[in-house]
Amino acid sequence: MQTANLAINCRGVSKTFNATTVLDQVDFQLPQGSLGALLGPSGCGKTTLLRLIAGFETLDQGQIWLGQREIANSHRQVPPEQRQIGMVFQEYALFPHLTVGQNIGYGLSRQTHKQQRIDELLELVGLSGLAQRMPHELSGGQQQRVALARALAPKPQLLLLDEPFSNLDAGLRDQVRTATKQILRQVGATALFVTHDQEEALSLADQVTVMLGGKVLQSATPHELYLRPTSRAVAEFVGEANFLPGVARENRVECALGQLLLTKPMHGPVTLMIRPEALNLVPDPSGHGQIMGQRFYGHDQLIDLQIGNLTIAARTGPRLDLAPKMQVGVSVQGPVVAFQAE
Ligand SMILES: Nc1ncnc2c1ncn2[C@@H]1O[C@H](COP(=O)(O)OP(=O)(O)OP(=O)(O)O)[C@@H](O)[C@H]1O
Repeated sequence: MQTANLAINCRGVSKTFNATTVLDQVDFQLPQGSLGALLGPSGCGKTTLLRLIAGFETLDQGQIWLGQREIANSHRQVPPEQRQIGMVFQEYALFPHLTVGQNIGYGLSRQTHKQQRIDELLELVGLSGLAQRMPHELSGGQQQRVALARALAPKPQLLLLDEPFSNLDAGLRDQVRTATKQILRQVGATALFVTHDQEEALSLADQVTVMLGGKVLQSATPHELYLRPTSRAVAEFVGEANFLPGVARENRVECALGQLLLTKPMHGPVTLMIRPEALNLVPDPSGHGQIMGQRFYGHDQLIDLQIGNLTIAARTGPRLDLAPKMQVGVSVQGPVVAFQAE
């Protein structure tokens, strides 16, 4: 693997707490300048991996490099304060007795241009004029920006964010996420954040890494991960998916929906993964699908379809006028992903 442009490179990283393996031979890489997400259900080990990279935990096996510098192996750990890593915590961890400006300047040594740097950061995060405020006088979104500015102030090589948006209410969250991404892009930062929210991971990150049971299942762009998951577990965790049996021959597969194209050649019994929005429905009295249920959301609608003895979900636009018991023709848009049947 080309390692020259990697900001983080974890090789065979394992961690055990009280005889429980929390990280099992994890390989993880993040390119310079990109925004990575560690995504997985509660307890899968994502926070532990973040804490190992930060240096708050020691690893049992493996190595971690930050750029070309090895920062941790099973014998030697560079202390957290020498890693040049910035950190944004879930609860922001602002110093309550320091002003906004003092919080942002906290990690800056007594350098001559300290005030200038604080002003730059205040401007960057859109808080110019609030330098004298105390943290409790700020909204949640503003506190998050102060935490971000404080972490970026010393120009870290890498920024780690632990569930950075989970303390914000739903209305504000999307706005703060977008603003955070813009700020990170503007300064060309490399950042890695932990989340269990798939929408957050897909909409924000350049690279999403799905973890389950202490292992990395797949690391890819959001697009690749959603359209070409390499395992059923990833397909199930990221988005909604239908799974149906089929028999593959080269690039084609025979299934209840007819003959479909595969994303890669396969042979024998397979399990097909079809996203609900990849199904195209057309009202047709001789169609082989029947509408069993319908949930209308306005921007789209979710349809339960019966095809033979198979029940599958389809997502269509709001304009298609469908009703329960109606017969529909069903086709699939684009090639489908198949997994070798278990
Ligand atoms: N210091 C510790 N001592 C003992 N067990 C720990 C410690 N830190 C984490 N664990 C355990 O390791 C497992 C993974 O925890 P981790 O926090 O990495 O998961 P996570 O994927 O980030 O989950 P969450 O989203 O709930 O934070 C959990 O079972 C947790 O209880």
